[in-house]
Amino acid sequence: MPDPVLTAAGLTKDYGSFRALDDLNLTVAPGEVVGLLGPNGSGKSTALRIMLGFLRPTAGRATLAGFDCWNQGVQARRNVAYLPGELRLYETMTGRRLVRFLAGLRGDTPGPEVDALAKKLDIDVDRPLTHMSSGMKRKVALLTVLVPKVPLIILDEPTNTLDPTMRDELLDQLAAAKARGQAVLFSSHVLQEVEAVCDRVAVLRRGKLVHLQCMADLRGGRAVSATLTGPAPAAGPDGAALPTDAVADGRLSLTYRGPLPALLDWLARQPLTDLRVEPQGLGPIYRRYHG
Ligand SMILES: Nc1ncnc2c1ncn2[C@@H]1O[C@H](COP(=O)(O)OP(=O)(O)OP(=O)(O)O)[C@@H](O)[C@H]1O
Repeated sequence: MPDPVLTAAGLTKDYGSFRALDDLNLTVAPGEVVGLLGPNGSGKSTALRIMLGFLRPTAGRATLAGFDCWNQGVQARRNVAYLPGELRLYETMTGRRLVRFLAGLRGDTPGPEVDALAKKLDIDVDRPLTHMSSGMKRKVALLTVLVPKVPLIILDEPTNTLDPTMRDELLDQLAAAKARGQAVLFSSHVLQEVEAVCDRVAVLRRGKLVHLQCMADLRGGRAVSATLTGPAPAAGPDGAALPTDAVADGRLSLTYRGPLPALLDWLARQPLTDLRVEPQGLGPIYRRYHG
């Protein structure tokens, strides 16, 4: 296993007497995409801002590429590109100048990938930012984090204000970053986008990490839900006894991980009036903590 790009160990942040982040332990490996999920106020931005060295943790430590995010903030930040939740851009610049300016701070000169990426994101990088809509500015900001080939990309709610086409394009770009070996950590409220690109998902609740889900463990599973007109058999599609909570009020709900023909064969023998079979997603897990 390669060393993690990012490590959070016992990360805790108090604002006065309020604990916004409570003992967060998390690593992100090179080439790994990790999602931070949680409702408003659950501590996602606080965690990301500590990892960027913008906030000092009350306790614990975050390291980025081996550098302490607070005590060695300058060295740590050389290894990360960051999209904040709330943008503050140099409005008088054009998109192209902004990308060049930010790359220059790292000692980089961006090449033709700026135009290639701008085309994919459908933005005119030669317009001043003041003339752009908020969605366009967001896309320019995305460009500034997707151009540098840094070890880690951190994005705070990156699909906010993007239209569905651009949301898909961004998810493709994050997958491309992963394929290049870059690590990605992003916060989101949208389960489907997290499911689509993440290798692991951390669920936060009131500042605490309450669940860490490896998405590969979910991907083989199917969520089955159906309405029954009679009793379901005691045994499920795999021959094992049905869990006691699989049938309630005439509704059948179960998760199945076996071969599809066995499931279809079993369902064909049940007294069904309707049926849904879909990939097992994060929904039930998320609702367990934030129902
Ligand atoms: N500077 C601050 N002073 C006091 N409390 C703060 C401060 N910043 C954040 N908080 C509080 O800390 C908690 C976590 O906030 P944070 O912004 O990390 O949540 P979040 O999960 O990113 O929320 P959202 O999804 O709304 O962006 C919230 O209760 C918030 O009110």
